[in-house]
Amino acid sequence: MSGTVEAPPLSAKDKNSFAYLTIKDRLPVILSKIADSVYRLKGKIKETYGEEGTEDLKSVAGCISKLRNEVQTNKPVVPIQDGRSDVPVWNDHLKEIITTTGSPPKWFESPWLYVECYMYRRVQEAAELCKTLKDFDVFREQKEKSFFDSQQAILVLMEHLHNVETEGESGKQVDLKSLFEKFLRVSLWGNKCDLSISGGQDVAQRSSPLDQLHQFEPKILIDNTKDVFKCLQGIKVTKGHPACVDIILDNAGFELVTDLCFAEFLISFGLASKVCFHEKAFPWFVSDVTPYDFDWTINQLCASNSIYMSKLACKWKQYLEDKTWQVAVDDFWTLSFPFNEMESRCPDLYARLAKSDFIFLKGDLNYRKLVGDLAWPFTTQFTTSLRGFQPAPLCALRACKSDTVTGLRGGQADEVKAKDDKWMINGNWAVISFSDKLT
Ligand SMILES: O=P(O)(O)OC[C@H]1O[C@](O)(CO)[C@@H](O)[C@@H]1O
Ligand SMILES: [Mn+2]
Repeated sequence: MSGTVEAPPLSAKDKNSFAYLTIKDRLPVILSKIADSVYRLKGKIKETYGEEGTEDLKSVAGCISKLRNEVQTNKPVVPIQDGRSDVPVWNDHLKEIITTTGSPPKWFESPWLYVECYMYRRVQEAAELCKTLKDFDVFREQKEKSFFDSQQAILVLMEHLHNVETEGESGKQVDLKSLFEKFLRVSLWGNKCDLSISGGQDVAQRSSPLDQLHQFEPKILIDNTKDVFKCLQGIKVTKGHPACVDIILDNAGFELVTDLCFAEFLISFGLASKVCFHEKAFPWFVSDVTPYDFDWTINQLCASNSIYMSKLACKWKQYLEDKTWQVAVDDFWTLSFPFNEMESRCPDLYARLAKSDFIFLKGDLNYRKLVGDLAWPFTTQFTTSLRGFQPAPLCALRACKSDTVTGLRGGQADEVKAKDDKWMINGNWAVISFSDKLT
């Protein structure tokens, strides 16, 4: 199935596309913000690293402004030049593309997925080339701000989770299915809060995430919640223990807290026995979770004045210690490949995921990679658009922020377009798309 060419890749070639807008406007803004934040940190870096730090900062700023110029003038992509372990993969892939197409990719002409991922890798190259700032996260300030600005929503959510658990423990009958539905939706809508779509504008969650659920309900275009729930319960029956679940994380800040709460719910209500969170190896698409962000978030929650937050977060630390929860990082998540190439390009990760009982994939970029970032007819079956990627039963939880989607009913796209012209890209519409093992 993976051999058939089903649809063309999204690309800035199409001037009416979101890809075009992204490369023309959004990416340059993101790069300018990086330069701003680098300058803001000048004093601090000088204090910590001295002259060497100042030199490194200048070099980062120089690389970023060069990159911005390359994007805006549609320059050909060049090899990565730092010492990270993924350099051969990036550079061999570039050679592969040149062999197939005859020339290196260009920003406004090549597949959007490739050039956008490449941009974030080049941002990392700027840090990698430094002596003192190798671990510098140019997006950290923004991520931490979005976490702090979402405090009220985090408190409401964690207090609710705490109360639900207390009720469960007291022996009171709980409606497991509707609770599952609720925490799944909170995690789904958590994906509205990414910093990349807004070019780093404020995306904190300020309202109660629970009160909003009802209002958001009609915005779920595909809702496979029942199948997901049934599948998780079925695993418990066939395996004799609750599922081992993998969550491919997306953004830090409020979204990460919603994912942690969802995982906590799965464990404490016996729908999962283990959860493995997959993180990005380096700063990615502005707000994605790195290992540092993950630990930082749990430490912040643990140190909170709220008893609900600190109690739950300290329990999570315990989960991490006793391996009920695990974290994993793989370079594959910060490469540009669609997921149907995982098995051949990164067999170890594929084999690892094939041992999972259930995989949740968060967010827009993971969705784009799932469906190959192709301009599919909207009514294409979701499973078809996976093009053979099915290490385990999986579910995509994604607020729509790019112009690709599959699995819609006939006529549904027109209906929603009539209500909201920007439905594919504004993050106000979402999908809960499930696919079981291919038969
Ligand atoms: O954090 P998410 O949900 O993957 O979204 C990332 C953003 O990056 C893009 O994939 C490309 O800019 C958008 O479509 C989306 O706004
Ligand atoms: Mn993201």
